[in-house]
Amino acid sequence: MNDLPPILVVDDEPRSVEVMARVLREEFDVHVANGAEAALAVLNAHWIQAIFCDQRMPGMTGVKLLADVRQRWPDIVRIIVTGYTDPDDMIEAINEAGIYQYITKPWHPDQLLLAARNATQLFAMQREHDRLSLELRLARPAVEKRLVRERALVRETYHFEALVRTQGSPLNETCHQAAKAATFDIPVLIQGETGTGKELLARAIHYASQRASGPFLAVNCGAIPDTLLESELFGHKKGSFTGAHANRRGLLEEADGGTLLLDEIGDISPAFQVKLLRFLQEGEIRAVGANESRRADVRILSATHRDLREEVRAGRFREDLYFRLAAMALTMPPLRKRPGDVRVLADHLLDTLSARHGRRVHGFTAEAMTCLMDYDWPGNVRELQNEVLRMLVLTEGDLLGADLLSPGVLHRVAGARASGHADGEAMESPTLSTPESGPLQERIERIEAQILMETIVRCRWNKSRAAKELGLSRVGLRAKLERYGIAPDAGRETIQ
Ligand SMILES: Nc1ncnc2c1ncn2[C@@H]1O[C@H](COP(=O)(O)OP(=O)(O)OP(=O)(O)O)[C@@H](O)[C@H]1O
Repeated sequence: MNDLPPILVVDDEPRSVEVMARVLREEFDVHVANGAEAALAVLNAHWIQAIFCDQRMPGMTGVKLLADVRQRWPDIVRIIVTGYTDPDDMIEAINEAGIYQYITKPWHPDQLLLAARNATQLFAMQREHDRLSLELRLARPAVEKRLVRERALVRETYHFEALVRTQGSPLNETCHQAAKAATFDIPVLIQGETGTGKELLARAIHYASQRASGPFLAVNCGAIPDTLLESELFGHKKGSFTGAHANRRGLLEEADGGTLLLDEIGDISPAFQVKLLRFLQEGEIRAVGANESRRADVRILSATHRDLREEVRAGRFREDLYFRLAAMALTMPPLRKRPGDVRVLADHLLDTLSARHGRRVHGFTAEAMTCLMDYDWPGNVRELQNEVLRMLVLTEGDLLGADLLSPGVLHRVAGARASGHADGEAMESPTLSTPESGPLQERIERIEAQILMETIVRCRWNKSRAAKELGLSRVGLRAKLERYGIAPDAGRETIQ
């Protein structure tokens, strides 16, 4: 028993067998047999990878033997060794016995060794292939189960409750209307500033609709020039323009049976508005360069940061297209119009981001939360998400403090507080917001922290003035500031 690949050499001439075996023994575990019967006995007793067989043997010929081997041990690689090179014999051998190679006598030792190496490699590759196929077959139910789980997770992720908000949030009304629209197969237009969650709402509509098991696709119409947008939506034929190397299906066809979100619809050119209108009227898609049209069953949702009615009034957007897209129009309120949502959103985003990045962080200091709530969030939830991520990246402790906020946020908060919100446009949110949930003591403490923060910033970190205003001693004020983690001196440096 050795580790060399086992092969069998068969010939009715003992001397031929011995000469071949001598050459091959250096690299292979060589078994020998004089004649077909002896060969079958070896094959029954040993695990063999390749067989070298003389063609002309008394009794059973080499081809007959190899045809039998093919039936009983199909993975053994079969090679014929012969002194005759009749093409008909060769063809018969290949057809009948599935011969891998034909070696003619007199052979060269290198030729024999090379054939044996190739044959045993082929055997190993076949084995590996069989093993992988089996693994795949066994794994398929698990893969299918995982797909079902993932699909369920997607549905769980994109539902209306995934839009985090408080009970009194104006976003509730939008979600309420969207949930109603979801069950009607109608086009819905979602308007709102950037980062307010328009795409999240569109996904929630799709997964709450009868099309939930179909695809949800989205395209940003604002980012693509007309010609590319046409090919992206409608597809193209090979050669219809430079770079069209192959036929390509458009998103409208890919989304068949599902939903397509046309994001930034307010940015499409007048020429493209006409093309889109034609599709919405006729439900037919014609790929760029194609002669024939196809039908696609797609629900169209669209979104824009513009006021599309205003665009219609200004003559920049076709009114007929507007009505095709907006069977129902929804508006996402900006974050500054729902300051009560900032706390729950910040906590939610921190939970999600810290889990995703494997960081254990307990929350925000009162001072940091007050700043987050006092900022006006022109980039809405996306900006808040980025800010929380930044704080998470920078922190070394398990509480996120105000010192981790980006200078832009701190500057605007401090500026607005110092000017008593003179620039009302920038800071519409009230300075104080009532915590919506939690035990009474905790809520009182959060309000106390907000009052302290608001006063100390307005007094430009002058503790005597702030203490006087709040009816506290300087020592009492300092104790409270320390308790809530409000560090006026550190904050002052950052803020100014
Ligand atoms: N209410 C919310 N609750 C939780 N996450 C939200 C909420 N609103 C928005 N987000 C998150 O904020 C990010 C921006 O949301 P989304 O892309 O849906 O905004 P958008 O209005 O479509 O932005 P844009 O106009 O720039 O395309 C996403 O990561 C989204 O998951």
